[in-house]
Amino acid sequence: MSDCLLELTNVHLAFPSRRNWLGKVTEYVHALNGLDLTVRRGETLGIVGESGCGKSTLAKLLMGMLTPGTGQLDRSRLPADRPGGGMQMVFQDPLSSLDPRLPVWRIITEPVWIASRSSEKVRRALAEKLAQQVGVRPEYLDRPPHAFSGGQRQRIAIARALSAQPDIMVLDEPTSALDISVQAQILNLLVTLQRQQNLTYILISHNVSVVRHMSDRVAVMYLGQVVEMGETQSVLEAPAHPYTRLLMESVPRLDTPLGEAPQNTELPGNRHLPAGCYFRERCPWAESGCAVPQPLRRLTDNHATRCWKAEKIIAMGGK
Ligand SMILES: Nc1ncnc2c1ncn2[C@@H]1O[C@H](COP(=O)(O)OP(=O)(O)OP(=O)(O)O)[C@@H](O)[C@H]1O
Repeated sequence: MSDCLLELTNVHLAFPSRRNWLGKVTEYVHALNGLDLTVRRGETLGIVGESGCGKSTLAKLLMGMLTPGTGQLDRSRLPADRPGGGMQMVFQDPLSSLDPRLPVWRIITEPVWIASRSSEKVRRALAEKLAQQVGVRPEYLDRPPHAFSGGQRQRIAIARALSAQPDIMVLDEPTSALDISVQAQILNLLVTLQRQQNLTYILISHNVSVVRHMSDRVAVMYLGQVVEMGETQSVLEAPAHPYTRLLMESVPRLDTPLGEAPQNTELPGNRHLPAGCYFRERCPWAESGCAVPQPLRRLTDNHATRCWKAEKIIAMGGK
């Protein structure tokens, strides 16, 4: 795919969770279990799924903080010589991600300055330019991060990410720690920056309305796999996987976060993975054909799902 910027193929990643008295690992938490994902240049790809499905593990893997156990993470189309290898991350809680001892102008330019030999004056000028781009007043840049409001701090975190000139920004719940009134401002800023700088976003969020508003495509995760992926409209309005359907039905209003596991969709333990389709034991449409592992199947050019009954389910209107 020519516009594909990043690709994950059949990625597995497990954390040791128990050891015997000799220190040998006797049990693993299987966080990612055959994850397939493509990210296209210039898009916003939303990642949704309930707590524990592997979203943060995926983000850490993308940022190089974890390596796949097996499978492939192809970053070859990203610039390896830039700080962060062309990828930067914006975290949920801006305060804990910003060094409290530094003035903001130093924080903003941190990613590029470690390896740079330019003068402090040049560094300051860059900080002021980035601050202007994200709507932080340059005259406040000598202050530490705790002197700013939550929304301003998130702007600072975005400026810091931009300083490294990333191709991709991983946005991990970028507005969920903010007041409702500020959330829209930050989302609008992200949209503007994306248009201006041709950025690609991977947006991790519990909030369906944020994902719907921001994303071109959506990937739905369940037990460390992508179970449905496609254009936002198709996936959220006409979900083809039984899990996505239950997830959407459990959201009474579209601005409600997917906080609690919806009824009948509680994640089974990821220490002992189910055989066949991982959703089988909770699926209202399950039958004997679901006892074998389900590959991602293409429904249309822009919609794929891990369910062999998807066409039937769509035809039945999910009933
Ligand atoms: N360092 C670790 N050691 C052991 N288990 C881990 C570790 N990190 C994550 N896990 C486990 O891996 C699974 C996936 O966790 P992850 O944090 O990626 O989920 P998540 O979808 O981001 O959840 P949340 O929305 O609550 O942040 C969970 O069962 C979690 O307990």
